[in-house]
Amino acid sequence: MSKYIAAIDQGTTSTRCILFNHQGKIVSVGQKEHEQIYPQPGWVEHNPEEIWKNTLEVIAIARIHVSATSSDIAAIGITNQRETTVAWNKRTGKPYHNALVWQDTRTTDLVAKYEKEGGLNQFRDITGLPVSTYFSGLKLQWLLENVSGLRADAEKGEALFGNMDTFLIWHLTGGVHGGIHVTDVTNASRTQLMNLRTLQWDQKMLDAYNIPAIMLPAIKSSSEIYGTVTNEVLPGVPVAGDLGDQHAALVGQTCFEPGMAKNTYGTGCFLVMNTGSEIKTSENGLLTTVAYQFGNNPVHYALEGSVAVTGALVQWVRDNLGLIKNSSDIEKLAKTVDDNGGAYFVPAFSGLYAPYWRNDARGVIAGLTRYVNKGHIARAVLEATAYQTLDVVNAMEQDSGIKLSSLRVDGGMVLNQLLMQFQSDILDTQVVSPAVAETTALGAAYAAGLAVGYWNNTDELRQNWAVAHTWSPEMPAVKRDELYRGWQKAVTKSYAWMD
Ligand SMILES: Nc1ncnc2c1ncn2[C@@H]1O[C@H](COP(=O)(O)OP(=O)(O)O)[C@@H](O)[C@H]1O
Ligand SMILES: O=P(O)(O)OC[C@H](O)CO
Repeated sequence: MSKYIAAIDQGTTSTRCILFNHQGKIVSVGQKEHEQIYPQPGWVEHNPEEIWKNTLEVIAIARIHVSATSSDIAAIGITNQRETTVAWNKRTGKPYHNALVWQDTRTTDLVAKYEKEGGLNQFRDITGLPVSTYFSGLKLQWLLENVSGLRADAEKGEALFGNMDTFLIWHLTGGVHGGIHVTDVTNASRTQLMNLRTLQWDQKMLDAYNIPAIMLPAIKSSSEIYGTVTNEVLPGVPVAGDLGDQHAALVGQTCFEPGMAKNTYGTGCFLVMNTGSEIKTSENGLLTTVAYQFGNNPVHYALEGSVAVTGALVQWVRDNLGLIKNSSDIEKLAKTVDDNGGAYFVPAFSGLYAPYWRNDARGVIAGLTRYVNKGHIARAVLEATAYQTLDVVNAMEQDSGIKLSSLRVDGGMVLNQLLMQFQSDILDTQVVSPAVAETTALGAAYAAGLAVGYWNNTDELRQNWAVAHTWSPEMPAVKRDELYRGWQKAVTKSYAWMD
C-alpha cells in the first residue's frame, strides 16, 4: 500500500499541501500565502495563476520533506475556499479576470435588483441560499457582463467557469491538453446555481442569473476518482477527493452523524451541522447546503452559519492599524486589560452574513469613551468572533431543535486561548479542539483515501479523532447576558450604512 494521502487546502489566505498517514497524522506540510488584491473598497480579488503556481510549489515542498515519490502517494484530495469565482479560456488556460473572492461585494447592486424583484429568499427553496454578494452565481454574472469578450467565448464553449477546486483539478489533470472540468456537490451547492434535490445545475437559476450552461463543470460526488495528475509534480496520482473547505472540516472532524457540528475559525467562521438525508430549511438565517457525498452513497445535507469576518479582523488590526506585528500578538494585547471596557467591534466589512444577511451593513466600533484603549479594542476584536458564533449557534439550535452539548472547533484562531475560553463562556458550552488541527486538509484526504480504498469506511476514520484540548464555561449567567445585550445593540448600529 502507498504510504500517504496528499491534500491540497486552497484557502483564502494561503495554499497548503499536507501529506497524511493512515492514522490521519500529518507527516509533511508545504504552505505559501498569496496576494490579497483590493482594487476598490469592498472588492477582493486573487490571481488564479499565482495560486496555481503556489499549488505546484507546496506539493513539491511537502513531497521533498519526506522524499516521497508518486508511488508513495495513493491519491490526492482538493479542498478550497468556496464561492471564489474564476473564468478562464479552455485553449490558452488564461483567466479572463482575477478571481472574485467570496468576500467581494461588487455585486451589491445586483443583489438589490433581485431583492426588489422577488425578495432575498426567492431562490431558497431551490438552492438553500439567500440572494447575496457571497455566492458564485452573481459573481459569474458580473464577470460575464463586465469582461469584454467573455460572454461570447462562454456561449461558444471556449470559456470555462470554476471555483478554485475546479480550476486546480483542470490544471492538475492536463489543463489545455485535456484537463478535466469537474466540481463536487459541496462546491456546486455554493454557486446558487445547483438544485439541492436533483444535485444538478438548475435551469431556472441559470435563466435567472443569465449563465450559459456550457461553461459549467460536471457535478460529481466528493469522493471518487475524477482523473489522474499529468503534471510532473505528482504524475499518475489519482485525483480522488473534492470538498469545499467547510464541508471538508466537517469530514475531518468526523461529524458523520446527524446533529454533529463543527466551527472553523479562519478568515471567517463557519459553523456546520450535519442534518443527514434531510434538507432542513432555515427559519433563522442559516444556509442549507450539501455536507458531503461519498461515491454512490446517499448525500448528506447540512445547516451552515457563515460569518464573513473573524480572523480577517485580526489581520486588519495588524495590517491596517499596525497595532500588532503578528496575528497571534492580539492575545497578548487583549490580556493587558480585564474586559472590553464597554467597546464592541462589529466587523461588517462585507455586510453581515448569517444570521442577519444585511448587505447594507458596514463595520462599526460602538461604546467608545475616553477610557477605551488599544487593549480594549483588541479584546473587542476577539470577542466579536465569539459573539458572531453565539448568534449562529442560537439560530442553529432553533432550526435544528438540537441543543449543542459541546462544539468541535478548528482553524487558525483556535490557537488563541483567550478567545477559546471566552467562546466557551459566552456559549455556556464546552469547546473541544481535536489532536489533528488541520481538519480541512484531513477531510479532503479522507475523501480521496476512501475513493481509492486507502481507508475502508467512516468507522475507520472515526477512530483517528482524538481530543487535544477542552475549554469549559466559567462565566456567571448575569455577566454573559449583559455582554451579549451589548453586542446585540452594537449590531443594530452597523445597519443601513449603504444606501
Ligand atoms: N493566535 C491567533 N489569534 C487570533 N487570530 C489568529 C491567530 N492565529 C491566526 N489567526 C487568524 O486566523 C486566520 C488564519 O487561519 P486559517 O485557518 O489559516 O485561515 P484560512 O483558511 O481562512 O486562510 C487569519 O485570519 C489570522 O488572522
Ligand atoms: O478559506 P477559508 O478557510 O477562509 O474559508 C472560506 C470559505 O470557504 C468561504 O465560504
